[in-house]
Amino acid sequence: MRETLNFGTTRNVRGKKAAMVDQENGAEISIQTNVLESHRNNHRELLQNGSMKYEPPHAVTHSDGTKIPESKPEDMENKVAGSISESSQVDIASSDNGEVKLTLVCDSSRKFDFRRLNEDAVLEVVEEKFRERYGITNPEFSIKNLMKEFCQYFLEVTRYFNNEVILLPMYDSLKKSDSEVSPDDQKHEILMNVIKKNPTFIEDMTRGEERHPISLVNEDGSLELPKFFYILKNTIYQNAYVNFSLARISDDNCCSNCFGDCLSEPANCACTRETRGKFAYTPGGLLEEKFLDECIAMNKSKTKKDYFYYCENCPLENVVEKKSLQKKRKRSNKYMCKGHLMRKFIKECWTKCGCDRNCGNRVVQRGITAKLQVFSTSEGKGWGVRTLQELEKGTFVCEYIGEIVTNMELYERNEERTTNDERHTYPVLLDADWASEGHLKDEEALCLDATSFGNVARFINHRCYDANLIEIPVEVETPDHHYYHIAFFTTRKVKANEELTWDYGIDFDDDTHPIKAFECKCGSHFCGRKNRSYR
Ligand SMILES: C[S@@+](CC[C@H](N)C(=O)[O-])C[C@H]1O[C@@H](n2cnc3c(N)ncnc32)[C@H](O)[C@@H]1O
Repeated sequence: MRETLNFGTTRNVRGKKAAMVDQENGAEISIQTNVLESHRNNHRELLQNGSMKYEPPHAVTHSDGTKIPESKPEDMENKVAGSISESSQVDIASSDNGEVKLTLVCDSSRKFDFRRLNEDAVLEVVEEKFRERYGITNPEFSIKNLMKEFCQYFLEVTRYFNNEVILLPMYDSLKKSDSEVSPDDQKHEILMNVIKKNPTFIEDMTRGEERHPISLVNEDGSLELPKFFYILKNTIYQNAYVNFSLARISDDNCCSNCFGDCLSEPANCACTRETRGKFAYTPGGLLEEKFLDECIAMNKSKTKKDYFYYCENCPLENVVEKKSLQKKRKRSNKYMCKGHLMRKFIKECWTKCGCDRNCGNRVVQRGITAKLQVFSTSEGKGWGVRTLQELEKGTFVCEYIGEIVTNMELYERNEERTTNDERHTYPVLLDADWASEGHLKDEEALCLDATSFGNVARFINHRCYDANLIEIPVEVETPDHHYYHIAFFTTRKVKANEELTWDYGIDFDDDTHPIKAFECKCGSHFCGRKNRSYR
């Protein structure tokens, strides 16, 4: 006979497969409390949720007439804990919708004739035994609390190991003196030690945001887990001016007369105006080779400055000057524009266009399709990104996603970060067209900062000159070039398991640039490391 009492907790945990122990002659006490809902509602929720890996349990009718769900062994997932003795066993299982279930299977080889007792009465008896045996005097002690805490600790640990990127102020806690350490800090410290000893594998560090999971592996266990929120779309922080209004998209800026797939239309549509009447994409969804090669050539000629433009009123220099004036320093030639790389834009079809969602001129907006993985690099670059599949030359890999900040906001954030001595930095400038309007207001000189909010692209490392990715500005929702998307495409065929890299285009000797230089470990033959001074 099986007796089932359920205790547990519900939060977002997904993970490995598990099974309840099948005890032919056993009495199963499955204890589950549900923090958010009653267990019955919860099981109903499991039924409704198509993505669930385990089915709703059978109902067991007890002597008092109530129906209590009984877990089916084959339905359960995430068997984690081992046995506590040869004949009794503790199992923890979690489901795809975040239910955690703690089950204690007791030996019943003596074939007791179990009778249904009042749950509270059983718990009271056990609590009394515990108090006596272990000298527990705290009146708050209860088996239910113990079980709940057990499940909550399970959640904490599986969140590290299975699927979530957690944002915890754990590292600061380690620096505190013993007298200051709170129970929460201690908990984090224990977890950090567990993580350091074990290679971490997170099945989907995007927490289900991306259509395809992106795993994270910490192979030598040496890196701290990244602390950031995974987002799919660029998001305005505060002062940035980005106008997505449909009214701004004129007939010249969309192809309302097109139908189906623009790439198969006989006449090129209005959306090819950026690319001189030709689509940037092939019908197979790759970048047109000629277009790509021109972009690569422009990027590589950076050192010769062939493709640089110089702003009359450079937002980067203006902000440095403004801050210096506040500090009562004089203006000097130091504040002349140091140059920005010219870029070729792609314009994709969008909402006001007549074509459909599968139109071949909509690649970046459809998101990531390549199988990617975040991993700990062995050269000391921190985390990096690799592809788990071979990628053809010209394949769209991902977009650089972050908070949209103004140049001034980024400057202020950077000042704070310098004070905090942060190792890695994650900004990019949307500076492809800063010179076109003479004087840009601060809210129009935009940057992306992926430090706290970003996507997988924030992990892509720099490689001097021969990187296998190139960043290309893509216009989707806005007809101007103040705001645009930064899309990464492969510059050549990339083998499965190769690290993905892009050339950050940093001037390693410019200490005022918002993208801070670092000691480059890219390993490229063309790496300018030897000739650089570092800060
Ligand atoms: C956009 S992040 C890339 C992800 C980063 N490696 C991480 O662990 O989060 C940029 C930072 O990564 C590091 N980095 C990127 N490329 C590097 C390289 N070639 N050599 C050394 N460090 C690099 C630098 O600290 C840089 O500030």
